[in-house]
Amino acid sequence: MKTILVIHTGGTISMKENKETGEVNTGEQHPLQEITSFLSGSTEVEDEILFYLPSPHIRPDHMLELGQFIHEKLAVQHYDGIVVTHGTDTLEETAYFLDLFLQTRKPVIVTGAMRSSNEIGSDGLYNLLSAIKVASCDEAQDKGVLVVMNDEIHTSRNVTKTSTSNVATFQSPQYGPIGITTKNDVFFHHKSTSHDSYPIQQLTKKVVLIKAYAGMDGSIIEAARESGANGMVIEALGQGNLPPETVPAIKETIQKGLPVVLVSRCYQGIVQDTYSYEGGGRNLRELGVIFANGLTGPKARIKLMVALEMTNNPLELTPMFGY
Ligand SMILES: NC(=O)C[C@H](N)C(=O)O
Repeated sequence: MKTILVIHTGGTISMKENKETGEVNTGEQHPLQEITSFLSGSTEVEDEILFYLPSPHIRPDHMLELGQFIHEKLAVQHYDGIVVTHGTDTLEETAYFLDLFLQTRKPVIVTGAMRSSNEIGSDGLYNLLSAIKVASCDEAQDKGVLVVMNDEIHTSRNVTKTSTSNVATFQSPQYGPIGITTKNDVFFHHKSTSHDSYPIQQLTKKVVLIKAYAGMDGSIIEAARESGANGMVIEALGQGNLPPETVPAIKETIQKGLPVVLVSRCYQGIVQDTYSYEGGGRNLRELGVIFANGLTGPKARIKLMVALEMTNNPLELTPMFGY
């Protein structure tokens, strides 16, 4: 018998559509708490409602509270796996934070829904049952935190929400899913590679995320620095290049001790120190910008928030991001 703990945090999976007004919002109780009739005899499910929040309302302190809750539950009671139901808008950030924070080898699976529980074609119950199936699967151990949606299994590091409304929204543009679920089975076709985790006690650092655009100057970087940020992530152009007008602000930010982490706004590939023109990747690297290997902007921001709880020394931060 496998025992799975389901922890609800809110999101569309826990919402209902008001058939008169068409609006969707959280209700008095979670619509998917009674699912035992859908489970196989070899699985037992316990569930707890930790939050009842639309995920745009989820903050880093909620992510830390969820991580600590999972850690404590696993420490005091035997569970074969954990499932977290979550809104999809910030699901990828919470899943990646849990991946960085938790030390467990047990499966931790995050899932959600694109349609509320009483809408035609609702995907919530199906995704929840798939997530429970993966959490009960021995092969899901030692793979870090996974996201299960729409019959696909993704790593929390690579998955991102790609569509505002399609049930196939969660994709891993860099490397694809690492497995699939079917009506009765779970298949992993890839193995996870490296996995680093940081057992932090608090999550207090302010890290801003800036997306670069043609003609960008340094003003937004200066404003972010003066806003009291402890670090900055920039989604750069192409292979990791920025308009030259941003370079003085980046140089001053680094000189003032704020780490600047660079990712690309492209969906695939990694940032590289190829171009030596002003604002090119090589120029930025020489200024002390930290290159993040393959993370999206939101993921690099979560990682820098976690890393800054342990150090703000660029020499220690750089290897945490790949190179
Ligand atoms: N599908 C969803 O869950 C979207 C919703 N706005 C949320 O993130 O809470």
